[in-house]
Amino acid sequence: MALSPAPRTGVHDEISALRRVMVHAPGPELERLTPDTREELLFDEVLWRDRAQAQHAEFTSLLRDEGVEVLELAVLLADLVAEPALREEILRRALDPAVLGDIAVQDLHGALAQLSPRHLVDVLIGGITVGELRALGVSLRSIALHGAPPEHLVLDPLPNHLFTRDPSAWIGDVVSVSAMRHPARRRESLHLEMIYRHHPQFAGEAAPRRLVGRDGAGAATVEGGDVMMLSSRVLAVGMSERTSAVGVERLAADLLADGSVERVVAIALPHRRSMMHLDTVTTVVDEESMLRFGPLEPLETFEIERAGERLLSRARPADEMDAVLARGLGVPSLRVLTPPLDAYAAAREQWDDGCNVLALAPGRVIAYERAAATNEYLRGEGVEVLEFAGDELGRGRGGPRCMSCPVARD
Ligand SMILES: NC(=O)NCCC[C@H](N)C(=O)O
Repeated sequence: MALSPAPRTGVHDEISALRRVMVHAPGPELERLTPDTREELLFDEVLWRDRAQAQHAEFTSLLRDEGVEVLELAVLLADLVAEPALREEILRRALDPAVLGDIAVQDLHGALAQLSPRHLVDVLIGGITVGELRALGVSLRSIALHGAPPEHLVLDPLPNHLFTRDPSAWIGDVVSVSAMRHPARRRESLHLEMIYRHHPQFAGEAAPRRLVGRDGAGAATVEGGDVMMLSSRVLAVGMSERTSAVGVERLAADLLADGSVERVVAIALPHRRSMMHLDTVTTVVDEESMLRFGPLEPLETFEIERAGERLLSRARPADEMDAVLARGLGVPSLRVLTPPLDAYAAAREQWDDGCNVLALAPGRVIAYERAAATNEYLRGEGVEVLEFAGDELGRGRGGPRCMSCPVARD
């Protein structure tokens, strides 16, 4: 891996100048989305690959034009699997006998161990079918795959890698590796964990101080779209369709134990697909302002702090939500930016990721162009909005914040 040394890393809030970001340009995995697979793969439609790739390229060129260094997840992963020991660890952990069966794991392992790094990454992210394995010369002995048709997916694709926000999140100089709620996304976290642990881009000065988070499908789930640095000392976490209360308590315990943050604010979101993560309904746009979905009811929050050896949680009634958020941001009062839309228009723009903006700097954000009314309103409020077409990408239900994992802000 002949790579230049990486700059210092860390994310201490949501808005300071964005320096480095990890993204994933969608690839062959999108072609596995069909009317029959899309729901389990957490997409609302089948996507047009070429258009999605072109729109993603527009997104990354906007970022580069702003001076942001863009790291491509698939490139980093290909560097890792070029190293035999790391390839072996990734295969061992990605090919789970409890999911695939022991004989299928043997069949797959033998075939995948031979592939070029780039081809292997295409398989790890794009999945592989019975027919494709046979084309590699594998004679399948798995009982679980006996009689399976050529199009049967032996290893599932990971089309949600597009949303790099979710499988990991930087909290200051700590990385939370997500325990994802749905099986369709669990292998994504393994890739991120391996990249942070082993890639030279995250070594030395650029290494996370530590990784927190857990593998597996227990009750303690946390996804990055729910994780929001209000300030360097206060973390907000949505308790959502994806992130559980148990997950928040465990994350808070980890972070508060060594003073990585002083307070964790848990926000009790409704459990709905349209607002699966905190960042689908609200995002921070400058030091004192949050863009917010208008019809969102005030929500109950919990402020978690450490008192000696114990964790202390204080429930705050819904009508105190803005005061709790203001305290987290460290400002006297919160400026809530809610586009003046009727209930229909507000719901439609929120569904199309209108509230999911990515801050490049205080008061300067990237948004999808189709959130036209929200963007116009933000401009009227003095926020600079850079737009790009994301209608094809948005069919996976994620916007610019979901498609980016900041790894360094000033
Ligand atoms: N932070 C986000 O809201 N990410 C969007 C994730 C969309 C993806 N299709 C999912 O359902 O997990």
